[in-house]
Amino acid sequence: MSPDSGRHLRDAVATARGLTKVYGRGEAAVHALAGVDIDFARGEFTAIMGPSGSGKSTLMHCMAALDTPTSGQVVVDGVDVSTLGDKALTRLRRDRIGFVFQSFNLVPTLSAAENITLPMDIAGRKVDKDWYDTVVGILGLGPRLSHRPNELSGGQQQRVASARALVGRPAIVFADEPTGNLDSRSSAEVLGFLRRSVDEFGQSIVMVTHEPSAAAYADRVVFMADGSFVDEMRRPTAESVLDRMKTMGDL
Ligand SMILES: Nc1ncnc2c1ncn2[C@@H]1O[C@H](COP(=O)(O)OP(=O)(O)OP(=O)(O)O)[C@@H](O)[C@H]1O
Repeated sequence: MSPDSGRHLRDAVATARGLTKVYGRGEAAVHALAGVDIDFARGEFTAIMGPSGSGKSTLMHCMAALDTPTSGQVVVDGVDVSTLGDKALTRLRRDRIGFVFQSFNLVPTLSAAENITLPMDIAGRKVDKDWYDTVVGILGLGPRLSHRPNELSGGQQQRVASARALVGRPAIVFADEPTGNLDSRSSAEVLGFLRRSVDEFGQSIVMVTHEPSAAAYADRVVFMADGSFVDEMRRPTAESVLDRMKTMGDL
């Protein structure tokens, strides 16, 4: 546990306790998560880093209720995820969690505007027009709203995906390598937006990344190795993260 986990515990937006995930059985069993205890603070931007296969995506998918842990507890926005049935899980994912994926995951037949409001439209929730305009404005998507994804650059598509994640005002946004397919300029735009959403609107964000320059946008970087949470760093810089990764044998 981290020294300041007491503070996190009080205002944590998501927590894991004793989280394990085992794939396969017997000799072929892979312990992707080997008992993780972690808190993600509300209103904070956290990056998850670690060597390939260390369990980053598995942790995020279990916390985001996209995957079921083998054992342990996940609480998101005060809700114990393991107690929920399928319908309640769908509602939790839809209403309280925003997602940004490496591959954008936009619906190709819908315009940018329709993609942004799709989760809320499906949920029958009213879109807050002022907030929608704010998000679209910050992301510079105004002139592109009628375009389909194949008429947009990768960076623009990821900005649409970011707007979709934020427009429903979720309790937490989980981003899985959101800049993995982007050039450095588009990466900076998307990461700058995520940062701004934390600073100006109190959004909570957890992002898996391999890139020290991306992790440097976060308030806190947590490091995983072999399915466990092994270290953390506050106020990271690209250099300090790179130095830490070198000691983990990631390069
Ligand atoms: N569906 C699955 N079936 C079997 N093993 C899996 C499955 N998904 C993940 N694993 C294994 O679990 C471990 C953790 O995988 P995970 O994808 O969480 O790591 P990661 O840190 O996100 O890796 P990367 O940085 O390469 O994306 C790895 O050993 C992986 O091979």
